[in-house]
Amino acid sequence: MVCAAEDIEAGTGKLKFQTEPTLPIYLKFSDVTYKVVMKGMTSTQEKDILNGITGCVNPGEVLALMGPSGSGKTTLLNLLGGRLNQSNNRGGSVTYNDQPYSKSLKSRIGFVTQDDVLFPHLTVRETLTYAALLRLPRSLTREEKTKRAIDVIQELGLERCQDTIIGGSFVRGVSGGERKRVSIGNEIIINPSLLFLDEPTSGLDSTTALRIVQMLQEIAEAGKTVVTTIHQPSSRLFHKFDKLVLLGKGSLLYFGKASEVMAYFSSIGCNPLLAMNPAEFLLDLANGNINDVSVPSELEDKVHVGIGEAETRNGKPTPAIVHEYLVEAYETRVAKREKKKLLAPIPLDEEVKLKVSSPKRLWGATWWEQYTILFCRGIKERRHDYFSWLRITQVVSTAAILGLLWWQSDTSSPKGLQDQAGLLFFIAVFWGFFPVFTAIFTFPQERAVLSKERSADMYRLSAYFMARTTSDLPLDLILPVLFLLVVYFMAGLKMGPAPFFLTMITVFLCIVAAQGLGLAIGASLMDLKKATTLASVTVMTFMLAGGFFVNRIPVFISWIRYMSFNYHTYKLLLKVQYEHRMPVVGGTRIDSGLEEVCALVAMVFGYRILAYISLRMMKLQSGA
Ligand SMILES: Nc1ncnc2c1ncn2[C@@H]1O[C@H](COP(=O)(O)OP(=O)(O)OP(=O)(O)O)[C@@H](O)[C@H]1O
Repeated sequence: MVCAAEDIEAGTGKLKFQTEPTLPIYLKFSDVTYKVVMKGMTSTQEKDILNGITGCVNPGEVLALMGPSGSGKTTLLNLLGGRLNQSNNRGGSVTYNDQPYSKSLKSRIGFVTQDDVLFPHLTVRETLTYAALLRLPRSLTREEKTKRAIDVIQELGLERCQDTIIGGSFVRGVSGGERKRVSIGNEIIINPSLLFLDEPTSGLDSTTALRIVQMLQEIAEAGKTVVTTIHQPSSRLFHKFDKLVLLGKGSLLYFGKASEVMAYFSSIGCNPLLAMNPAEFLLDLANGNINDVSVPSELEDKVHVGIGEAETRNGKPTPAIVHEYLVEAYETRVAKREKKKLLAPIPLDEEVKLKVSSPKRLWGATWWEQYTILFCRGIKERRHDYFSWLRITQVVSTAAILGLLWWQSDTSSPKGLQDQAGLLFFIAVFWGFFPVFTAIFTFPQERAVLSKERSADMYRLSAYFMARTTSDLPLDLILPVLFLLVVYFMAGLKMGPAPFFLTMITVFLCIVAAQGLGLAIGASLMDLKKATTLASVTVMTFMLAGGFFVNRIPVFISWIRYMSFNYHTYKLLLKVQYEHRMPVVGGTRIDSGLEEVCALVAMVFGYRILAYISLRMMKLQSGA
């Protein structure tokens, strides 16, 4: 029978996730292999991760990938989800409605990773609303997109915690099960045809795990194709799966209906000796642990006919022999039949079939919309960091201490002048130091989210980057104003609207330039430890080259100061402070300061361009 998208749609289950028909996708994979190249100090080794895995899953079905830890489930899931496409180390074929993977599939695939990649300070509703605004098609209005987010909240039973923040390692938020449901919601909001999930039940109690799997079943019943890895499902859970792939050391031990797996192993002589959960029995087998499993007669014979003491354990075959037997049994009894089945044509209209490789869809939002959504999201996510009492206390107390140390400083003598210059230098260092370090965390910290969202084609990198680098600016203006008011008032610096405004601009330029450096380091290294080490060396060099501590810098290294934002900020602060008062202070000629402004503006843009290029070159996990 040939059916169209709408027919599959008609048979929806309880969930009403879609407002538009789901394109049915039949996923087939045949002889899939994957290897990694491991580079040692002296040699390079190849390691086979997957050895010829074959199977298929249809719309309306849930396929479970099971196997012991390290058996290759996640790798297979990534391969099927198109996340390892750029790798040369893969083999075999993976098709979607008999078509190979194409970029246009991205918008039809939902991928829920094992670690929930969410922003900790956003609430459940905010998280899903931003996802809806970014990912849903342009044809929907903003109201319709927001409503879709609310519908998903209801469908996933998240009403009670919709205004609770997600939380993370340092902030308490929703529970583990709720977080997992938000992650799933984030993906099903786009009504994907194919949904991949990596261990969606890990770390959850059995009732919550059952609820999640029941939800997957309902999602599948709505016409979607669901593939999930699962570690150790309870028996109630196990029976919810339609199909099963059992892996052992990267090889296929079983593929077929989940309900027939016990009969298959029984047919090859493997039966549980005790009443046990089928999943437990299968994992024991896949691990080669046959303590509570009846040994197949061929294997018993092998032991008795003498395969050597080393290859048996207490008269029982070793895990390696059991593994070999199971792989061979599957190969000889089932594999051929299953491969043949894959050749059968897909029961879909040719037109529907080809939709998976139709040209790339439009972005869910225009560039400007993407920018504003990401800008608002950035401010919401980070306002907590900026307006924490800790930060306000840090800034105000530093300002107060400076004010006390330079209390009503006197500039009538050269010594007093030198002292006040010291205060200005400290201001230049303080506002050059912290922004570098706060900006450094940005990209390495958001790497997982960025990688996930980019691989799902949620927005353009340029929109993200612009939003990410500008959303801090309004927040950055408030604390320096507070700081400068306290210091200038206490230390008796030249006040008045014009100098104060110019000082403010100078400090602001310094902050934005310093942030740029932090962003460039963070984006090019993408590793917090390495980035903070490099930043401390750079900031210290810039500070020393800033011209206050060391006045006579050797010529061959003196150029460094021109790269130092501390140096330019310090000079500019001197110029604002002593304009019309004296011609030279501490060796600096008091002129208009245009040179310093140009240097700082160049740094503001230069470092950001560097950061953007580094991000562009960053290899995303998906290979996108
Ligand atoms: N890039 C890589 N480099 C080296 N080894 C790798 C790489 N990717 C995967 N592996 C190895 O391949 C094997 C399978 O890994 P995979 O993460 O797919 O297993 P898994 O079945 O999902 O395990 P778990 O249940 O513990 O998550 C493991 O032994 C892992 O160490």
